[in-house]
Amino acid sequence: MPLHSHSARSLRLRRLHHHSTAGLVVAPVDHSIADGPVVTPSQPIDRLVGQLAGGGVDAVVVHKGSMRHIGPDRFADMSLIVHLNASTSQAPDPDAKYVVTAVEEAIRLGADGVSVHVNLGSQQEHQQIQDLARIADSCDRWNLPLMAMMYPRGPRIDDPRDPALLAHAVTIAADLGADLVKTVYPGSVAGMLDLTSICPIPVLVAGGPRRGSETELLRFVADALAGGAAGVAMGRNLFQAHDPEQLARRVARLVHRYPMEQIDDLEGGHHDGQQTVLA
Ligand SMILES: O=C(CO)COP(=O)(O)O
Ligand SMILES: N[C@@H](CC=O)C(=O)O
Repeated sequence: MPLHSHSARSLRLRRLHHHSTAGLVVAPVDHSIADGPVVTPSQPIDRLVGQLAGGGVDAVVVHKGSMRHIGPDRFADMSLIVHLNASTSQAPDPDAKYVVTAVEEAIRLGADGVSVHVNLGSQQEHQQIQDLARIADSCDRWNLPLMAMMYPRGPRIDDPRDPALLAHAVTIAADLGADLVKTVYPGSVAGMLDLTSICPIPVLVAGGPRRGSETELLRFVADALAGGAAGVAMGRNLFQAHDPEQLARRVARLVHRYPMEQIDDLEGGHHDGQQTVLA
């Protein structure tokens, strides 16, 4: 009787957790196609990815071409997730995602996983959901972890943090075969607990637009974790920070060592079990 029975996929999923099984810190920098450069003249992509790795990030999400400009050493202790679909903010419908990279291309690049973005409620959500399903099948055949980025976005979506919409979004990801799902924080620990309690796969929370302060960002992360989040998928708050490595280190410490000793890291804060309270 073998000591452990596991698939290559479960092995690769476990390897995404470089620093702790308590939680996952993913740093997406796939915004480059949607919104334009995530880099500056003083911070080319290789340096940015190096800073994220140095700060203890477990995985970065990039588009395939970025890999031509990132040195392999950056991935000595950090995983590579290749993002497979895209749209741009200049499009008539910026929510209309389309596949730009095949799973096999990602594998040729040495990807440890792939990701797909789906806008639930968008005009052509049927295409995005079909793409997610087809990519999930391909990941199943290649034993490659799949992260679904699920956002309620579209002409009839009034509240993208609506708990029912978020529950619907994560259910689509799980039921079509994603291994991880990243979505919007519902706005409260209770809402996060409701979401993670019905989702059979780990839920990561998107960082969203930049927060007012590091303390506010860490409070947000602590609340998401208190709600059962399996970690964060944080892009803009990290790569737009003055010192991405330093901030990534603080976020990673919180996620990787949650729940106990890390709460005290919030300046003067404490955790009452419901919300992180800053004195
Ligand atoms: O996963 C994400 C983008 O692909 C989340 O990015 P932000 O943290 O910038 O919202
Ligand atoms: N995941 C997004 C980019 C960041 O939000 C996309 O696919 O465009």
